[in-house]
Amino acid sequence: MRAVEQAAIASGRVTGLELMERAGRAVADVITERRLGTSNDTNPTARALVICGPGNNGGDGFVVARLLHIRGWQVDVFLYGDPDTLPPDAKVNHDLWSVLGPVHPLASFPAFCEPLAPLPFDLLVDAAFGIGLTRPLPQEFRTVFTHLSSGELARSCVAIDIPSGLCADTGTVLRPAADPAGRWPAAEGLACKADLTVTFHTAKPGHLTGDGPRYCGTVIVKDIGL
Ligand SMILES: NC(=O)C1=CN([C@@H]2O[C@H](COP(=O)(O)OP(=O)(O)OC[C@H]3O[C@@H](n4cnc5c(N)ncnc54)[C@H](OP(=O)(O)O)[C@@H]3O)[C@@H](O)[C@H]2O)[C@H](O)CC1
Ligand SMILES: [K+]
Repeated sequence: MRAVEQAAIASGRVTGLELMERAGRAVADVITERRLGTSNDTNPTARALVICGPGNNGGDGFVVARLLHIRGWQVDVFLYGDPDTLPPDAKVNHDLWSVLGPVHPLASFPAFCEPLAPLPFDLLVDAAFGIGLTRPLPQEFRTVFTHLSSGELARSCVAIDIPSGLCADTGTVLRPAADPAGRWPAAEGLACKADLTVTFHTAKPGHLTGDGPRYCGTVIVKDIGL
């Protein structure tokens, strides 16, 4: 996937930023088409929670946040990592989102959640990690994904590219050294359990093998012109 992306960028046919915009738009279009937000008289504004990571998967998340905001959603964005160390394309989209709303540090998530009624969000968008995950999720994400698994955070979840915590090559959940035998239950939030995964260009092995099917939910492959 990286080779395909780099070749397309190297050819000058497309830039990384354009690919990121297309990816984010593809995700936002799926959300709109499947009406994943319930805008009705009791809930006039659909609410989305976007969790961004430190890489380009997070960059996709900032694009989705901006597009959902423009489409009338109420969007809350959290970032794990320092905005100033985001890759260039992700930083551009971080800055574009920041004109529309705040970027909360993920560490502030528990305090943010405290006063909220149960099920405050229609949708959680998992933009933490994509194909660049190299080790088990940090604790901050496990807190979010544990709440998600217990159904007390959002009505549904869309993962961008691959559910975070899952290796895109093998479909296995990356488990901390403390749990080599994989005894910790899914509820430990070791990976994001999504209802829908939107991936780009082609499905990855991790969508189809190992824990993939259990964590990805429905997998939708979108063409981003690669
Ligand atoms: N032009 C493009 O490349 C496009 C990419 N798309 C999207 O981008 C992601 C792949 O982006 P990438 O930045 O390569 O990877 P991730 O976003 O998955 O994250 C990598 C960063 O995360 C750090 N990392 C990895 N594992 C952990 C962890 N367990 N805890 C903390 N941090 C972690 C990693 O740091 P390192 O220390 O490992 O270097 C990186 O900083 C792809 O999935 C798409 O969503 C667009 O969609 C299309 C264009
Ligand atoms: K993801």
